[in-house]
Amino acid sequence: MRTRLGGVYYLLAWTLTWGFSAAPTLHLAHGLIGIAFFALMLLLRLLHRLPGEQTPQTLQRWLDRHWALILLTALAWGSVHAWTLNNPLFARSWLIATLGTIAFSTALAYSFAMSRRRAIVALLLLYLPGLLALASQGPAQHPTLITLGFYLSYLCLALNRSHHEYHDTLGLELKLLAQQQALEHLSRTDSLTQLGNRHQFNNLFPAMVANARRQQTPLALVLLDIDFFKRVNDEHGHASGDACLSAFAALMRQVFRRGGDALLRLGGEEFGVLMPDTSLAQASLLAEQFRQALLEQGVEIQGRRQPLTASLGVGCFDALQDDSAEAFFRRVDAALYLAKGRGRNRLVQAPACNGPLQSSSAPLS
Ligand SMILES: Nc1nc2c(ncn2[C@@H]2O[C@H](COP(=O)(O)OP(=O)(O)OP(=O)(O)O)[C@@H](O)[C@H]2O)c(=O)[nH]1
Repeated sequence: MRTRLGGVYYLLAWTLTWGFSAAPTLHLAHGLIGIAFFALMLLLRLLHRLPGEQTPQTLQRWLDRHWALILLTALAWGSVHAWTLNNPLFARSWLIATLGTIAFSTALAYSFAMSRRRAIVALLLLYLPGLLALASQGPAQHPTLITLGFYLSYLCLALNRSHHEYHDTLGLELKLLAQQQALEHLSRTDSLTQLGNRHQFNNLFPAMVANARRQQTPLALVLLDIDFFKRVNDEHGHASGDACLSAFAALMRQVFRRGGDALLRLGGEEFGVLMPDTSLAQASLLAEQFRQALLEQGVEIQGRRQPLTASLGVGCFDALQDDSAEAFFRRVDAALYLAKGRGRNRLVQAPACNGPLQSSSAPLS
């Protein structure tokens, strides 16, 4: 916004410089051309909005065009300043033009230091024509020339400092952003298995249920609970229990591979998979594949294959019977409970509306 409104001051400075010259009407054409030019630059800056689709390439192109406008305006003002210094009719108002040059170059040194090279070019375009005009006018203008020269050297130092401050602040902000993202990732992730954690489930589940209800698309939930996990801990130790949980999660990643699926550790040895756009039949097929794979492969503990099984409950959101996300969860959890009760190492489908519970310890057909 600041860089867009900068154009107003160029327009104003030229209007004053021309308006307070000895005979503005004598230079009517120059005056009007100047006003039209700076008004056009102002308009172009105002209309030059950030691109809708912001990729590094589109943003770079936007920045290049914006700098082109800034450099063109700086060159125009530098030329105007030099012209007024060389024109006796502007003797009354050349101070306005000189103050304009000082003000514009100061603003530039402090506000556009992100790109040091371009800002220095803009500074020189603003400043040098006036200095050259003063130098050509002989010793009478030397005091002003020397003072403006000193000020230019100060501006170069200030620009350099602003450039470093800008990049230090940017670096700090990027570091903070990366830390914030890392913290967010940590807060959503189970540190042992690197699956989503309960907190992530609590965020995702109601949102996915609401979406399934609104869009009338299927949403499947698979709950998985390792059988007799306590024994693994008791027989092989807690560290082996942890390794077993990690291996279980790795197998889940192999079977539930679709990008949209959310794989989660809900706590202890209980896991869940949220599968948007997936029917009960599709989810049951995959869940059964997982049960089979676990039964056949077991898990590797201390370099040895150990048998391991899991009980699974699977269900699909049904707007008619699930009046809330909790109700849907309870229905699938009840299916998992049944799978445990019926002897473990099996999958139980939470029935669709009033349908019978289906149980399997063999692949579902
Ligand atoms: N190693 C390890 N063990 C855990 C972790 N979280 C929970 N447990 C253990 O998981 C075991 C769960 O035991 P139970 O709830 O009796 O379940 P189970 O032995 O799997 O029996 P069923 O589920 O009925 O088949 C307990 O011994 C917990 O200490 C963990 O992060 N690491």
